[in-house]
Amino acid sequence: MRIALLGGSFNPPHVGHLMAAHYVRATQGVDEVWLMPTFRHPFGKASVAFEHRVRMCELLGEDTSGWLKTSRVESEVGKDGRTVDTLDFLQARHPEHHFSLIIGSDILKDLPYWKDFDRIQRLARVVVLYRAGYPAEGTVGPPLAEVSSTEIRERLVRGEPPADLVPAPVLAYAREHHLYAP
Ligand SMILES: Nc1ncnc2c1ncn2[C@@H]1O[C@H](COP(=O)(O)OP(=O)(O)OP(=O)(O)O)[C@@H](O)[C@H]1O
Ligand SMILES: O=C(O)c1ccc[n+]([C@@H]2O[C@H](COP(=O)([O-])O)[C@@H](O)[C@H]2O)c1
Repeated sequence: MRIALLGGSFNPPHVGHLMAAHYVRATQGVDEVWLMPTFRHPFGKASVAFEHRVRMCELLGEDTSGWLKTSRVESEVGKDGRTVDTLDFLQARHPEHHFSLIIGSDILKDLPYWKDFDRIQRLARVVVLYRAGYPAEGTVGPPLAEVSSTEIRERLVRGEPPADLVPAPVLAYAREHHLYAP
Protein backbone atom coordinates (compact mmCIF):
# COMPACT_ATOMS: atom_id res chain seq x y z
CA MET A 1 0.00 0.00 0.00
CA ARG A 2 0.93 3.64 -0.41
CA ILE A 3 0.96 5.36 2.96
CA ALA A 4 1.24 9.09 3.64
CA LEU A 5 2.71 9.90 7.06
CA LEU A 6 1.62 13.09 8.82
CA GLY A 7 3.76 13.51 11.91
CA GLY A 8 3.12 16.14 14.52
CA SER A 9 2.52 17.08 18.10
CA PHE A 10 -1.28 17.02 17.63
CA ASN A 11 -1.62 18.99 20.86
CA PRO A 12 -4.54 18.91 20.12
CA PRO A 13 -5.43 17.71 16.59
CA HIS A 14 -7.67 20.15 14.68
CA VAL A 15 -9.56 20.71 11.44
CA GLY A 16 -6.33 21.85 9.75
CA HIS A 17 -4.90 18.35 10.24
CA LEU A 18 -8.17 16.81 9.07
CA MET A 19 -8.28 18.97 5.93
CA ALA A 20 -4.61 18.23 5.23
CA ALA A 21 -5.24 14.47 5.51
CA HIS A 22 -8.33 14.63 3.28
CA TYR A 23 -6.48 16.72 0.70
CA VAL A 24 -3.60 14.24 0.60
CA ARG A 25 -5.87 11.23 0.37
CA ALA A 26 -7.90 12.90 -2.41
CA THR A 27 -5.02 14.07 -4.59
CA GLN A 28 -1.72 12.36 -3.79
CA GLY A 29 -2.44 8.80 -4.86
CA VAL A 30 -2.21 7.25 -1.42
CA ASP A 31 -4.29 4.48 0.10
CA GLU A 32 -3.99 5.57 3.73
CA VAL A 33 -2.86 8.53 5.80
CA TRP A 34 -1.25 7.76 9.14
CA LEU A 35 -1.16 10.40 11.85
CA MET A 36 2.05 9.97 13.85
CA PRO A 37 1.96 11.80 17.18
CA THR A 38 5.40 12.67 18.53
CA PHE A 39 6.61 10.68 21.54
CA ARG A 40 9.90 12.52 22.20
CA HIS A 41 9.82 15.74 20.21
CA PRO A 42 13.25 16.32 18.63
CA PHE A 43 13.20 20.00 19.60
CA GLY A 44 11.80 19.34 23.07
CA LYS A 45 8.33 20.79 22.36
CA ALA A 46 6.15 20.08 25.41
CA SER A 47 2.71 18.48 24.95
CA VAL A 48 0.07 16.67 26.96
CA ALA A 49 0.66 12.92 27.43
CA PHE A 50 1.29 10.81 24.34
CA GLU A 51 -1.69 8.51 25.04
CA HIS A 52 -4.08 11.47 25.17
CA ARG A 53 -2.80 12.76 21.82
CA VAL A 54 -3.05 9.27 20.29
CA ARG A 55 -6.65 8.99 21.47
CA MET A 56 -7.55 12.45 20.11
CA CYS A 57 -5.98 11.55 16.73
CA GLU A 58 -8.03 8.36 16.68
CA LEU A 59 -11.17 10.42 17.29
CA LEU A 60 -10.15 12.76 14.46
CA GLY A 61 -10.11 9.80 12.07
CA GLU A 62 -13.12 7.92 13.33
CA ASP A 63 -15.51 9.23 10.67
CA THR A 64 -13.38 8.08 7.75
CA SER A 65 -13.81 4.68 6.13
CA GLY A 66 -10.58 3.55 7.73
CA TRP A 67 -8.05 5.29 5.50
CA LEU A 68 -7.11 7.78 8.25
CA LYS A 69 -5.22 5.90 10.93
CA THR A 70 -3.17 6.78 13.97
CA SER A 71 0.21 5.17 14.51
CA ARG A 72 1.96 4.76 17.85
CA VAL A 73 5.22 4.14 16.02
CA GLU A 74 7.06 7.11 17.55
CA SER A 75 6.82 5.40 20.94
CA GLU A 76 8.31 2.20 19.52
CA VAL A 77 11.38 3.50 17.66
CA GLY A 78 13.31 3.90 20.92
CA LYS A 79 15.48 6.82 19.79
CA ASP A 80 15.18 10.58 20.09
CA GLY A 81 12.18 11.16 17.82
CA ARG A 82 14.02 12.03 14.62
CA THR A 83 11.92 11.39 11.53
CA VAL A 84 14.73 9.69 9.62
CA ASP A 85 14.88 7.01 12.35
CA THR A 86 11.09 6.61 12.25
CA LEU A 87 11.22 6.09 8.48
CA ASP A 88 13.99 3.50 8.82
CA PHE A 89 11.93 1.70 11.47
CA LEU A 90 8.73 1.76 9.40
CA GLN A 91 10.42 0.58 6.23
CA ALA A 92 12.01 -2.34 8.08
CA ARG A 93 8.68 -3.24 9.66
CA HIS A 94 6.58 -2.78 6.49
CA PRO A 95 8.72 -3.56 3.45
CA GLU A 96 5.47 -4.01 1.50
CA HIS A 97 4.44 -0.34 1.88
CA HIS A 98 5.60 2.80 0.07
CA PHE A 99 5.82 5.81 2.36
CA SER A 100 5.35 9.51 1.68
CA LEU A 101 6.06 12.16 4.29
CA ILE A 102 3.66 15.09 4.57
CA ILE A 103 4.75 18.38 6.07
CA GLY A 104 3.15 21.81 6.20
CA SER A 105 4.98 24.78 4.69
CA ASP A 106 5.47 26.35 8.15
CA ILE A 107 8.07 23.65 8.83
CA LEU A 108 10.31 24.47 5.86
CA LYS A 109 12.27 26.96 7.96
CA ASP A 110 13.17 24.17 10.42
CA LEU A 111 14.47 21.63 7.90
CA PRO A 112 18.14 22.73 8.22
CA TYR A 113 17.90 21.56 11.86
CA TRP A 114 16.37 18.18 11.07
CA LYS A 115 18.58 15.10 11.15
CA ASP A 116 19.57 13.86 7.65
CA PHE A 117 16.82 15.55 5.69
CA ASP A 118 18.65 14.57 2.47
CA ARG A 119 18.33 10.94 3.46
CA ILE A 120 14.64 11.41 4.33
CA GLN A 121 14.10 12.59 0.74
CA ARG A 122 15.72 9.41 -0.55
CA LEU A 123 13.67 7.19 1.77
CA ALA A 124 10.27 8.79 1.12
CA ARG A 125 8.47 11.15 -1.22
CA VAL A 126 8.18 14.43 0.68
CA VAL A 127 4.99 16.42 0.04
CA VAL A 128 4.88 20.00 1.33
CA LEU A 129 1.35 21.33 1.85
CA TYR A 130 0.58 25.03 1.64
CA ARG A 131 -0.39 25.99 5.16
CA ALA A 132 -2.33 29.26 5.02
CA GLY A 133 -0.08 32.11 6.10
CA TYR A 134 3.13 30.32 5.04
CA PRO A 135 3.55 30.74 1.27
CA ALA A 136 6.64 29.01 -0.12
CA GLU A 137 8.02 27.55 -3.33
CA GLY A 138 7.37 23.91 -4.07
CA THR A 139 4.18 23.53 -2.06
CA VAL A 140 1.30 21.43 -3.34
CA GLY A 141 -2.29 22.62 -3.58
CA PRO A 142 -4.28 25.59 -2.33
CA PRO A 143 -3.77 27.27 1.04
CA LEU A 144 -5.23 25.05 3.73
CA ALA A 145 -6.96 26.14 6.90
CA GLU A 146 -5.56 28.97 8.98
CA VAL A 147 -5.68 27.17 12.32
CA SER A 148 -3.08 25.98 14.80
CA SER A 149 -3.00 23.95 17.99
CA THR A 150 -1.42 26.96 19.67
CA GLU A 151 -4.49 29.10 18.92
CA ILE A 152 -6.78 26.33 20.18
CA ARG A 153 -4.87 25.93 23.46
CA GLU A 154 -4.98 29.69 23.96
CA ARG A 155 -8.72 29.79 23.40
CA LEU A 156 -9.31 26.92 25.82
CA VAL A 157 -7.26 28.67 28.47
CA ARG A 158 -9.29 31.85 27.93
CA GLY A 159 -12.49 29.82 28.29
CA GLU A 160 -13.52 30.39 24.63
CA PRO A 161 -14.47 26.94 23.30
CA PRO A 162 -12.86 26.42 19.87
CA ALA A 163 -15.80 24.37 18.59
CA ASP A 164 -15.27 25.79 15.08
CA LEU A 165 -11.68 24.54 14.90
CA VAL A 166 -11.74 21.15 16.63
CA PRO A 167 -14.02 18.22 15.73
CA ALA A 168 -16.63 17.78 18.47
CA PRO A 169 -15.46 14.34 19.72
CA VAL A 170 -11.87 15.63 20.07
CA LEU A 171 -13.01 18.71 21.96
CA ALA A 172 -15.23 16.58 24.22
CA TYR A 173 -12.25 14.31 25.00
CA ALA A 174 -9.99 17.27 25.79
CA ARG A 175 -12.62 18.71 28.09
CA GLU A 176 -13.41 15.44 29.81
CA HIS A 177 -9.74 14.95 30.63
CA HIS A 178 -9.13 18.64 31.49
CA LEU A 179 -6.21 18.65 29.07
CA TYR A 180 -5.90 22.36 28.38
CA ALA A 181 -7.79 23.84 31.29
CA PRO A 182 -6.26 26.96 32.86
N1 LIG B 1 -3.67 24.32 9.18
C1 LIG B 1 -2.77 23.52 8.64
N2 LIG B 1 -2.61 23.42 7.31
C2 LIG B 1 -1.65 22.63 6.78
N3 LIG B 1 -0.78 21.88 7.49
C3 LIG B 1 -0.89 21.94 8.83
C4 LIG B 1 -1.87 22.75 9.48
N4 LIG B 1 -1.75 22.58 10.80
C5 LIG B 1 -0.71 21.74 10.99
N5 LIG B 1 -0.19 21.35 9.81
C6 LIG B 1 0.94 20.45 9.61
O1 LIG B 1 0.67 19.26 10.34
C7 LIG B 1 1.87 18.78 10.96
C8 LIG B 1 1.69 18.67 12.45
O2 LIG B 1 1.38 19.95 12.97
P1 LIG B 1 1.31 20.22 14.54
O3 LIG B 1 0.75 19.04 15.24
O4 LIG B 1 2.61 20.74 15.02
O5 LIG B 1 0.18 21.37 14.58
P2 LIG B 1 0.33 22.92 14.82
O6 LIG B 1 -1.03 23.50 14.65
O7 LIG B 1 1.43 23.49 13.96
O8 LIG B 1 0.77 22.96 16.34
P3 LIG B 1 1.39 24.11 17.26
O9 LIG B 1 0.56 25.35 17.09
O10 LIG B 1 1.32 23.52 18.64
O11 LIG B 1 2.81 24.30 16.78
C9 LIG B 1 2.98 19.76 10.52
O12 LIG B 1 3.60 19.24 9.35
C10 LIG B 1 2.22 21.01 10.19
O13 LIG B 1 2.92 21.81 9.25
O1 LIG C 1 13.79 14.57 12.25
C1 LIG C 1 13.99 15.67 12.80
O2 LIG C 1 15.12 16.09 13.02
C2 LIG C 1 12.77 16.47 13.22
C3 LIG C 1 12.90 17.69 13.87
C4 LIG C 1 11.75 18.39 14.23
C5 LIG C 1 10.49 17.89 13.96
N1 LIG C 1 10.41 16.68 13.31
C6 LIG C 1 9.08 16.12 13.01
O3 LIG C 1 8.26 17.06 12.37
C7 LIG C 1 6.89 16.75 12.61
C8 LIG C 1 6.12 17.99 12.94
O4 LIG C 1 6.58 18.49 14.16
P1 LIG C 1 5.86 19.69 14.92
O5 LIG C 1 6.97 20.43 15.60
O6 LIG C 1 5.18 20.52 13.88
O7 LIG C 1 4.93 19.07 15.87
C9 LIG C 1 6.90 15.70 13.73
O8 LIG C 1 6.64 14.43 13.15
C10 LIG C 1 8.31 15.74 14.26
O9 LIG C 1 8.78 14.50 14.76
C11 LIG C 1 11.49 16.00 12.95
